[in-house]
Amino acid sequence: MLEITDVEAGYDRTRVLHGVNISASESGITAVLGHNGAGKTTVLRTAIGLLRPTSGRIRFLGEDITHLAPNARVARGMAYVPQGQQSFEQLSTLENLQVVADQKAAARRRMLVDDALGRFPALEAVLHKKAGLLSGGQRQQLAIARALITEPKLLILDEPTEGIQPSVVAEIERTIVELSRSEGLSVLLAIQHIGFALSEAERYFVLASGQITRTGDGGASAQSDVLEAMAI
Ligand SMILES: Nc1ncnc2c1ncn2[C@@H]1O[C@H](COP(=O)(O)OP(=O)(O)OP(=O)(O)O)[C@@H](O)[C@H]1O
Repeated sequence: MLEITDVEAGYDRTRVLHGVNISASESGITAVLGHNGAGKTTVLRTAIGLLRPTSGRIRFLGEDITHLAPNARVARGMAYVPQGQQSFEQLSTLENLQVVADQKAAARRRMLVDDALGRFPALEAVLHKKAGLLSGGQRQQLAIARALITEPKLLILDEPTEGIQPSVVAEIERTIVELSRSEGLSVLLAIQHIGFALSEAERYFVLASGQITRTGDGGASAQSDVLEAMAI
């Protein structure tokens, strides 16, 4: 579904990614693992088009999207939830969802908002609260719910459980697994929590200093390889 091939990318004169190859299939979870500063966010920003690679190719559903703007990638079925639980802080939870739904046909807006809320029942209790007043976990759930309203085929999540209290982490992880298993959504996930990544991901890629140093199928047996690659 997504193929990142020989990508070099960075910021100004600093090259961060060095010949990165990552692919995500049509469903299931693909995990991008690595320590702080390894380049995980840079990979995801390049995938959604917020950063342009200086060389290499990105294909989505067979189409070369290397030079497409982020909004054109979203229109083709990619959604990106950046690190940090961002939303419109002055708008309520419901308004945050409606703003995204307003981009869709009027007849479908209500259904899309209801479906997204159905994924995160905890948001029902804070529907009319300003997003800026929500907890970190609620804001993260809202950010993912907003992305779902765009009806993505590929959901790109950057550290969705970082800094969030453990009980909510479990809820978010459960929803990510459900989306990938029962809804057939492909999820590209940058994450430091390798336990979840390896138990649920179909495939993993370890990044270190902007290079893929290990890749393989997920599952408990991958753990020692990943730990070695990450030198933990
Ligand atoms: N806007 C920027 N301008 C310049 N350098 C940046 C910028 N953002 C990231 N970098 C650098 O790029 C490298 C990779 O950062 P990146 O955020 O992609 O890593 P990461 O694996 O996502 O780390 P973390 O887990 O801490 O989010 C780091 O050396 C970082 O300092």
